[in-house]
Amino acid sequence: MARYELVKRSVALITLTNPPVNSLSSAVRHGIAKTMDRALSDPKVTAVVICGENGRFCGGADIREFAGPMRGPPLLPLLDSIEAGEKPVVAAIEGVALGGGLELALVCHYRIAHSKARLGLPEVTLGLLPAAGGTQRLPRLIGIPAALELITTGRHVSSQEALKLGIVDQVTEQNVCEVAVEFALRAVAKPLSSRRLSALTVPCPPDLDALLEAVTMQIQKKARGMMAPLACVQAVRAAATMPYSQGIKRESELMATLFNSGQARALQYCFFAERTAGKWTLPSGAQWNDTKPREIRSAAVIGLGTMGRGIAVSLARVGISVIAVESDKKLMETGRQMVIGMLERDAKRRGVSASLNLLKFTLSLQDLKDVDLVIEAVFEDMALKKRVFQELSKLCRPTTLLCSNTSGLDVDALAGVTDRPQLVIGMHFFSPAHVMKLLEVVCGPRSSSETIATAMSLGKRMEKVSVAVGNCPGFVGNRMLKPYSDQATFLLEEGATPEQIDKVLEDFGFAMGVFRMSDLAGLDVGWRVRKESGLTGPDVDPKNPPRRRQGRKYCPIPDMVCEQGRFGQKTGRGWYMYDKPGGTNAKPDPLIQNLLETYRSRYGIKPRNITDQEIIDRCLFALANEGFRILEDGIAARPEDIDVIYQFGYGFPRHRGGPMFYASMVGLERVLERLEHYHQAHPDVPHLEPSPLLKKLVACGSPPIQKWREHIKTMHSHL
Ligand SMILES: CC(C)(COP(=O)(O)OP(=O)(O)OC[C@H]1O[C@@H](n2cnc3c(N)ncnc32)[C@H](O)[C@@H]1OP(=O)(O)O)[C@@H](O)C(=O)NCCC(=O)NCCSC(=O)C[C@@H](O)CCCCCCCCCCCCC(=O)O
Repeated sequence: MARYELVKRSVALITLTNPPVNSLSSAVRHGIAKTMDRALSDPKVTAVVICGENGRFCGGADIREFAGPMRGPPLLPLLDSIEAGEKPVVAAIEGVALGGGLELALVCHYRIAHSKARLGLPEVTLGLLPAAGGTQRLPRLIGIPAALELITTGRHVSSQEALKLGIVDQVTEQNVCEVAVEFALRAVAKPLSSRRLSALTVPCPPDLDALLEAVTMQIQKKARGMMAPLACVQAVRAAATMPYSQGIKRESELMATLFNSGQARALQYCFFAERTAGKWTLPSGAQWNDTKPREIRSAAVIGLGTMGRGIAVSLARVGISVIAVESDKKLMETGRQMVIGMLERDAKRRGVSASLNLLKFTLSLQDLKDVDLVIEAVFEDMALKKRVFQELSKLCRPTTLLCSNTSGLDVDALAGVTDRPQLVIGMHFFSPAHVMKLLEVVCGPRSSSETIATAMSLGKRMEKVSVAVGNCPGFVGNRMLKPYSDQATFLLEEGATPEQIDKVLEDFGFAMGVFRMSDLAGLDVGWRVRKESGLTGPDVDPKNPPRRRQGRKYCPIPDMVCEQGRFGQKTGRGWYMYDKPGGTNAKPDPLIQNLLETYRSRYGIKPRNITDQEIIDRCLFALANEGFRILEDGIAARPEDIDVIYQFGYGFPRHRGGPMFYASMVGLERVLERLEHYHQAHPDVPHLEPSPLLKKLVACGSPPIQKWREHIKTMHSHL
């Protein structure tokens, strides 16, 4: 796990060999200890260079090891002993030096980085802190403010920035190992005392308390409820105020509080879930690693509304030429200006030039005949979408992939009107599409494996987290949203207010509560869907009992809000009031309070005091319950996929893992018991009836989330 070579007769070259990222597993730590001992005890060796195999220095501690008891040589004393050694050690950093990888580099006496390398201490993103001396050495090297920023955010820096900050001594475009060996030979005669970071004093700013206070406040705002960033601040405070020997103890104590926490477990689960989500398999056996995606050079986007504009930007900024189609000259001109503006702002932010030359705007579908792929983003209306797909089928060359950005309509019905159902797939972006990271790739029963591979790989190219899902109304994300938001509106009937429910959900960690999110998305969208499904509007049978539709409980409050022209932020009124149409500052509106009171008294509902716990349990367990049904139906391949969708598409707090992980942490027995309780109280709410899979898992002793798949016997897998 660590290879030893003698080069240039006197330099020991130690290469970490643990693909793919040379993480510091127990075997690697053992290898480092053994090879360092050999280098330090061999009189021929005058200097040491440490590098990593396959162009990657080191991705840090082996995160998988954190799930079990820690074995092998502990990292911290191993690193301390490298720094204390009497021969100069040079880190040759290629690819990445992250977490424990950077901590290893920090105990080396010199650091040489390749120009394309990235460095950072991302432990905070895993619910941890850099506990192999990182919180004590980095502040000594680059000062408190810069170290604090890097450690509390986990941000990676380029080697150029690392050079500016003083993290590395030299950046090279040449072979970094060769440069490091030459560097090491020159370092042989030089004293090492000033190169041992633990022995340095920390350059402490005079306003330390004010700085730490400001960072703490920033964290409380941005990373609400998260423990690790606050622990990082405390560790850096220790670096500033204590000698190394005490600071390092404080670092270990703080790590111990984080290491077994639910937040660390959730964040580490998220790390692996995100990587697993890209790995799809079809019932035919075709899968992500044996299906070659098509190369996409040109694409078309149909419809330049909010979604179409964001999709066009996402494509153009990764070098794909885009033809954007609108039906009306005025709409096309507005769309053109907005897309160009968005692309320019995006390019400025990234420090690159805007690829405006890749954009073409047209009113004619005829212009699309030669593109590799089309993404339809017209109004959410099945008849209209079918007309577009029929037309595309006639116009585009037979190999063109036809994709729909529908947020819930039947992708297979669209495939059915074309001459190439195997090349039809859903690509469900989230608004704003150039910002939101999630892409649901909706695989119809006839979508070919090559089509799926192409959509998934295009998503990756656009820097999206792509998840393959099956085809059913609402797919995964929006299908689950219904039971969740239904519970929120039922709670309004029973006595809660929008601001109370939102506060509870936001305190739980959601980026936005359900009502603020609906105001942002626009309340009219759901209203139109409900009218089309016969749930509200003139087509509703007057014989329907109030507050019941289609044999189940129905809450008409959202319809009543829309009937008043309150469509959310865009109209300046919705569940909240805003300063102006388009405003974002949500304030509770007495008119909504009034509406709720009138409604309750009309139906003889006596408002009751609703606890925060009831809000969390009803909203989140209804959400997870639908997730279990989705797993049973084979619409999502694994719970991890659902959790990734909820984190990246719906603002579910990452440090809670996602709805399915949250259910597993609460305990499936408790989730089942609560759902049974609430279903008994509301028998006309089918979403509260515990799903058969949940019952089965509880009956099997509530296995860990990674084992749930073994209990799902889906006869009709859609994936
Ligand atoms: C490195 C990357 C940037 C590469 O990205 P890329 O896109 O190229 O590739 P992938 O992300 O797809 O990764 C490929 C493959 O590799 C797996 N992987 C990546 N990194 C790791 C890793 N660090 N460990 C394990 N596996 C890893 C990845 O899962 C993929 O495999 P898969 O099968 O899933 O396809 C990118 O991968 C990346 O960003 N990696 C993570 C980098 C990171 O976060 N590093 C920090 C790790 S944490 C750390 O280093 C901690 C240190 O500070 C050491 C601390 C000392 C520990 C002491 C423990 C004390 C315990 C005290 C407890 C006391 C309490 C008690 O009493 O119980």
